[in-house]
Amino acid sequence: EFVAMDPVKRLTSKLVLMPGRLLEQMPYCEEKHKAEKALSHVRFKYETEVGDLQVTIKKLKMKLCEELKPINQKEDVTALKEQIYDLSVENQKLKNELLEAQTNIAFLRSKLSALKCDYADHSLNPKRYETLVIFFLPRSSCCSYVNKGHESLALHDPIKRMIFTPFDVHSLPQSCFRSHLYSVRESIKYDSQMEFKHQREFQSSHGGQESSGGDASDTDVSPEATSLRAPIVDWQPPRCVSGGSTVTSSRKLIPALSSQVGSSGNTSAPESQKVYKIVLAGDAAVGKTSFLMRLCKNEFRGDISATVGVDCKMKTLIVDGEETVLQLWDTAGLERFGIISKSYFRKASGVLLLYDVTCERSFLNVREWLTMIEDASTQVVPIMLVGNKSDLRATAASEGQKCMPSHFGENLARTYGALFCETSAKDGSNVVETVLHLAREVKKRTEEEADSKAITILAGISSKESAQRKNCCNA
Ligand SMILES: Nc1nc2c(ncn2[C@@H]2O[C@H](COP(=O)(O)OP(=O)(O)OP(=O)(O)O)[C@@H](O)[C@H]2O)c(=O)[nH]1
Repeated sequence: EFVAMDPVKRLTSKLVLMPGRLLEQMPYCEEKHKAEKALSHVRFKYETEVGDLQVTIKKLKMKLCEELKPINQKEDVTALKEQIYDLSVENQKLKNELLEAQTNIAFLRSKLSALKCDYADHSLNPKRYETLVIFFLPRSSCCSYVNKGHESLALHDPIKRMIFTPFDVHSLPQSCFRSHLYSVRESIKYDSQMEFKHQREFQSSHGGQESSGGDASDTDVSPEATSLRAPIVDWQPPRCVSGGSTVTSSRKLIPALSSQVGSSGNTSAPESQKVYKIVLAGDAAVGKTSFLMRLCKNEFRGDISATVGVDCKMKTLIVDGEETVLQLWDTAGLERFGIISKSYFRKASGVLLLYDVTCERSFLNVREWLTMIEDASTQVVPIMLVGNKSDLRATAASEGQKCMPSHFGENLARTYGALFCETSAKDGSNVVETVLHLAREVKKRTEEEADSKAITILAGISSKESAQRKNCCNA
């Protein structure tokens, strides 16, 4: 019925019914309102409390974090310590490995330089030998090398021949020895004691005499007893070598030498003649080899190559009227402070320590060389500090290059109690004088040492004798 009514009627009837309904619903609404109020109050309270709790939780979290921090740090520190320990162990291990590798490298290097030296000897000596054989062929018809059908052996591999048949050398004619063919053989094994002994035996069997009247250039590698082969220079008053000659490849004698070489007719010297070992030291390219070449061959070459290993030459000089045999060892500057260089200072009678006056570095390194020589040698060794390449100073200075003035060298030498001299291997100035000065000092030192030893021995004997006499008296 209600549905069938038209909408206007329906609305009116609704409106008529409304107040009654409202009146019925009044208490319910109030209660609801109250409940809603209470609910919202509770909700507000709850929300506030939740908010407070959240703040407290946050605060607590922060506190916790702060308290946990040191614990974490401690853990970190221990972890880091462990890591550091592990790393240091590894580091030590690597260091040991590196040291081992470095030792191996040093060992291999020394082996390599020895091999290089051997190779250089082998490649040089056949040529030298061939020249010598050719030189002797027409002269000596009795040359056993040729006559015994060894031509091919002697010419193709003389070194091998000499090594494998060491006693064949006795069959060589005297002229060969006089002319230093013997020195080729010696140069192969000049370090060997046996070789030296054998050579001494040979010398004594040949009357202990050799002629040194030959060319000044024949002073190559040879052991101590070959002293007589070297040209002799007499040096009474010190004379200056004129700087006349420049680059020269021909064998020309310095005036100071030429007059004396002739006097080397007096070649007989007692077999027991002392040989003084002089070592040339200094940085690479300061002119050690050139110095030696000027001294022994009176030559200067501009295209000289770096020394490999070590080279040795003999030189006989007359110092204060006495024949003095010098064995001059040329070390490789590149091998600075290497094992090989050091070993040569061990039994040196004197040292020629060279630097280049036009190279500051070589001068600055002199101190290190001096320390090394001091460490390596068993006794106090006379040292001659040599400022070489003095001929270049003026040119180098004009080009703005820093050169070492003479007084620098003088002062340094004075500080270390060494002798000092400036030389030029190129023009030959002071080369002979320098060596003679050192030879003089070396001789003086050796004689003093021998005297002091003799005094000690005598003192020992006399004290023994007096003790014996005392015992005798007591008895
Ligand atoms: N102008 C001039 N040049 C020199 C002199 N001495 C050496 N030289 C040159 O310097 C260079 C090096 O000379 P070396 O004799 O090989 O030097 P070193 O000290 O033996 O060298 P290492 O064998 O490497 O130790 C060469 O080119 C020589 O020609 C000198 O007195 N004057």
